[in-house]
Amino acid sequence: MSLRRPSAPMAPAFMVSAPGKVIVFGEHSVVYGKAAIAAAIALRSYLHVTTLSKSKHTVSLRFPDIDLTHTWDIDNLPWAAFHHPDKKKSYYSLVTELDNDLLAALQPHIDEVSPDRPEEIRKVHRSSATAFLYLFLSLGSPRFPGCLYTLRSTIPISAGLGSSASISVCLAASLLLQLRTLSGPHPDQPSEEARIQIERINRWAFVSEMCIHGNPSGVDNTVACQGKAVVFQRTDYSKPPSVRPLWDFPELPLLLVDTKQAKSTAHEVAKVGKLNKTHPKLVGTILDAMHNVTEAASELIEDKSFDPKEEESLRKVGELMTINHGLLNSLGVSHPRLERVRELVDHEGIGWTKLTGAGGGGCSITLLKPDVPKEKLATLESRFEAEGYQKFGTTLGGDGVGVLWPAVLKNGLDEDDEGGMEIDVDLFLNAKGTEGVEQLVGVHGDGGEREGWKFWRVESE
Ligand SMILES: Nc1ncnc2c1ncn2[C@@H]1O[C@H](COP(=O)(O)OP(=O)(O)O)[C@@H](O)[C@H]1O
Ligand SMILES: C[C@@](O)(CCOP(=O)(O)O)CC(=O)O
Repeated sequence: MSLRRPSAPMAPAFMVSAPGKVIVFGEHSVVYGKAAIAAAIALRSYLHVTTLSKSKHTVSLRFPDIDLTHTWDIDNLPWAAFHHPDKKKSYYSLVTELDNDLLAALQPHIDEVSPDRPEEIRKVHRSSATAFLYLFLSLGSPRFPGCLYTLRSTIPISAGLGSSASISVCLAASLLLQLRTLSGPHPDQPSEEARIQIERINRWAFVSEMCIHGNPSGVDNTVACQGKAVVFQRTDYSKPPSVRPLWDFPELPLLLVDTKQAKSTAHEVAKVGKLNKTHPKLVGTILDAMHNVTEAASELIEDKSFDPKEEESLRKVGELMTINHGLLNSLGVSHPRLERVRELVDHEGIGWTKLTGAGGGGCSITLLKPDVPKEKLATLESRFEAEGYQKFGTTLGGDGVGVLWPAVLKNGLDEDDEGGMEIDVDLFLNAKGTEGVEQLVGVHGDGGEREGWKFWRVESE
């Protein structure tokens, strides 16, 4: 048994944050060991952690985005099952499958969550609660201090932008920080040491992803952890994936459109799984073709002659996006609302569109041609609005997991003279909408990075 003592009672409140992502090439095929290219986006989740006084030995979740509030008594949780010598994991373990006995031990504690809510809401609550408890019991101990975990995200949920991976990274990072198993982040940290910390968080974020959607490839949590853009491939699930950062990922002119048609990643992934079982040869060929598309795209993007401002360069990448979308459509994961986006963009002739993420609804990305006439873009945008789509402006390739320890920020207010503004739970909960969250605690202030937030940086070659 570890002699490590849990953090002192009343340790300061702190925050962690992780980005969402877009998959530019290779969703679904990545689940079958093929390569994918994904990039972090500026939309992020923020988790605030408060340690309670010694007298309160409870752990509470407050996840207002999904309207979930729940408290468990730490002493009543199934520690014996998770700490059985055959089951006990360490903070650096590589867990690639969920344990059915442990899931069964959790079940009564999951069943007590939101008993009076409709089934579709309970399903969402159960996923998030299972992810949290599985990590809490795997990593923690009955001596863990009472805590309150408050989470808010600016990423639309179930829209294909990796909301689940982003919250998974926040949960894993916060627990590992509380256990003092991570060093840094600090500005002078050697790149290799930073990489180890990120890898540690990523392993447990993957476990949380398994709780939320069953059979994840790990690409979403990897990008949410390390940020920037990567070529990701996992050929052997018992080993860590191969992750190649794309340091010079170009500033592609992308239009991100949310169909507002919610989907379930678990459902779409299972649908492809079923098709693959029924038509293994055909689906195998499609998955191989998707791999070739990703490879061709990474070669193009990494080529020295690639210029994101030049039509010829963009056209080649755009054509690959069109092919990738066609292949995804043939697997049955598009949706009429996604096809409508394509129709509208193609009608104006201003770019190349594909679905991003699991499909079945969710978001699409359009690579815009250079010098698109303003009027054409305006016509398109008003059509989107009229038909209930939401357009996002976002930048690709931002920072990965970040830490604000303690939860104090300089906000250009009087408090800055006394060291900054303390972010307490009420302040965080009362921030208005996603803009309010960004204004209050966002990792980016008006211009660039905000003082206080720190990141593990695995810098360029
Ligand atoms: N802000 C949030 N608060 C609580 N749980 C969340 C939040 N965002 C995502 N989740 C969890 O992740 C699930 C969505 O995951 P998924 O279907 O993979 O969609 P996405 O494409 O957005 O990752 C939700 O059902 C919920 O369990
Ligand atoms: C379909 C898939 O490739 C991406 C899913 O992304 P999202 O959950 O829709 O953001 C699944 C996975 O990689 O785990």
